[in-house]
Amino acid sequence: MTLVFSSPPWRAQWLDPLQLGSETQVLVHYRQSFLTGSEGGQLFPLTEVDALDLPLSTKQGLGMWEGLPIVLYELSEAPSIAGLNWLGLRQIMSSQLDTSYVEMLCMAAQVGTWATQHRFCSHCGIPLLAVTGERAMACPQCHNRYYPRISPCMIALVTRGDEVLLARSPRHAPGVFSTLAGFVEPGETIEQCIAREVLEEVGVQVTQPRYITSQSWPFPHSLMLGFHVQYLHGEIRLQPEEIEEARWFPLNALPNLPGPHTIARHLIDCYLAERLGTTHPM
Ligand SMILES: NC(=O)C1=CN([C@@H]2O[C@H](COP(=O)(O)OP(=O)(O)OC[C@H]3O[C@@H](n4cnc5c(N)ncnc54)[C@H](O)[C@@H]3O)[C@@H](O)[C@H]2O)C=CC1
Ligand SMILES: [Mg+2]
Ligand SMILES: [Zn+2]
Repeated sequence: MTLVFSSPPWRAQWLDPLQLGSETQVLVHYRQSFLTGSEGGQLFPLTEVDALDLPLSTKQGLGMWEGLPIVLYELSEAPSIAGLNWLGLRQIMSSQLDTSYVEMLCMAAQVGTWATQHRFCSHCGIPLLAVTGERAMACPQCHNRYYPRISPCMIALVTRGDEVLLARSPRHAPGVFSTLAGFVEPGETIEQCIAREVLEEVGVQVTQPRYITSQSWPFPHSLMLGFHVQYLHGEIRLQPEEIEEARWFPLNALPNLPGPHTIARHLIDCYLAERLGTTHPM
């Protein structure tokens, strides 16, 4: 039996935004929200969008969606437009089941944020120019190049047999417990970051990190690297301001958890499947 891998509908690639034909579809973005049509979609024909005469900050050629070129129109403000509304990316992610479509929007949001925040050289202050052929801005004076910023982050489910250590930060929705997460610091390996962040946030030592999967998290530019990691020793001690509460939960009595679109929930569901034989999440 030959395995047929159907190619995913979304393929990210640099496209010259000045060379796009009339079949191009447009994503209109401003500060983590997308312009959305009455049927709930975010893709609009190029000619229709150009007729709206939007307050454009920059255009970015993003890639191909079902064989059609996709361009990002990053705005400098979010005008209200009759018949259309603005939908937040988090809201779209929590309801959109097409993961390729979400992948496209997450990339668009991250590129839009980067393009808006990298208009001037941070070394000599003069306006940057878009590089042809790759996604970068360059300074014509000191030749510095600015690629989209990506912040690697550990996210780890701490396990102890049929128990897991979950925590609440002030940024979480009330009552929701999640896995621990933290940004990689300069010079750190991901394993060192896991050990440091877990010790800092809940005071316990861990061992044997096992990579599970990753997730692009464009709020604003995190790359989540997901692990299961085993408890080694220590009593829970909370990091003030960062962690409000942290507890060991038996797998058959878990609290309210993050949504299924998050890697935090994926790590928990993978462990549940492993330990209790529940269905393994996609
Ligand atoms: N997709 C998911 O399932 C989850 C995603 N996350 C994301 O993981 C990231 C890290 O989680 P936190 O616990 O908030 O991080 P953290 O535990 O490192 O603490 C956040 C602090 O890190 C500093 N910081 C902010 N941006 C930074 C950067 N780019 N590089 C270095 N330090 C930075 C700030 O002082 C901030 O208060 C956040 O973007 C959060 O949204 C967190 C949990 C679940
Ligand atoms: Mg954290
Ligand atoms: Zn410069």
